Amino acid sequence: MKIGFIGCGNMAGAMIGGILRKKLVAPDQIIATAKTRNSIERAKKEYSIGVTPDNREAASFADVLVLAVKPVYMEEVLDEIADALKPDSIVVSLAPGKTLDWFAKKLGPDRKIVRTMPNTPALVGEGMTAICPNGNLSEEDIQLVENIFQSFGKTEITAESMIDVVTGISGSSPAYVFLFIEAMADAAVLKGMPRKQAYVFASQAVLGSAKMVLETGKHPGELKDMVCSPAGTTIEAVKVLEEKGFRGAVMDAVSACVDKGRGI
Ligand SMILES: NC(=O)C1=CN([C@@H]2O[C@H](COP(=O)(O)OP(=O)(O)OC[C@H]3O[C@@H](n4cnc5c(N)ncnc54)[C@H](O)[C@@H]3O)[C@@H](O)[C@H]2O)C=CC1
Ligand SMILES: O=C(O)[C@@H]1CCC=N1
Repeated sequence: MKIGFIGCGNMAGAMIGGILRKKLVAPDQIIATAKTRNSIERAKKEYSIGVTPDNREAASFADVLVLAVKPVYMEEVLDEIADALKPDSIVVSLAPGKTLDWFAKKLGPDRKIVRTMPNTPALVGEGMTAICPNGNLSEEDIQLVENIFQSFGKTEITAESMIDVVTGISGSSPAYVFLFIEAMADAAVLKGMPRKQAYVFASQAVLGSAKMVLETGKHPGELKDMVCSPAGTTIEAVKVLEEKGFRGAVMDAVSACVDKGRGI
């Protein structure tokens, strides 16, 4: 299987790193396109994959072609590559806002198209991806796409109507979590802890808490209650977070993200 990436930025880089880490395919089975001489050299050096400035070359190489450019560039990319695609290849989009119908109009009604919403933890094998195939993919095609995304994390097949919600809680949420980790570490630094150590404590606590939700199957509220001793330290912090509208702020933030995705 040959995998192509149009664009080799943050998300493609995380996916390529994850695929190679898992050895799903050899580096020479992957090609990515980059615009500038610097980014071409950087991608070659970092991943030892094929890198070219020519999007049509990647399109004619790939059995699965991942469109890893921002939505605003999608139309010009499709205009450029449409007649260079392999006849039976699968086109995978990472872009919010661009619907399966929109792609079918650009690439024809028979093209195999998959909308996805991955996230950057793919880089460390802990990605989460929503996969939304159109009706032209066989079960085997869908399995192939799942295999790619499962090489660097978990996947869920979702309805297209849910994909913007996935962006809100998964595609974009690593940014909110990094903000949370940074803020906790800032507080620890304020209280005298060296910054490097503060990142270890804050990040490991987030990692472990997420694992508890996934592995125990317990309600997050129950897990929170297990940490809050009566008249203890934790409930003091929880009270401050509630007073400052932490949950409402998170809900508003996720909603704003979903709405933005729907409006692109
Ligand atoms: N960064 C993230 O956490 C996530 C990003 N996405 C989606 O993935 C897509 C890519 O996002 P990022 O990697 O973050 O963006 P990015 O800006 O880091 O990378 C995009 C790359 O595409 C290149 N590019 C632009 N026009 C091009 C063209 N015509 N031909 C070839 N290359 C071109 C740019 O030079 C850049 O290197 C977007 O649609 C984004 O919404 C989805 C989930 C998570
Ligand atoms: O910010 C963005 O538009 C992309 C989509 C999901 C994460 N990053």
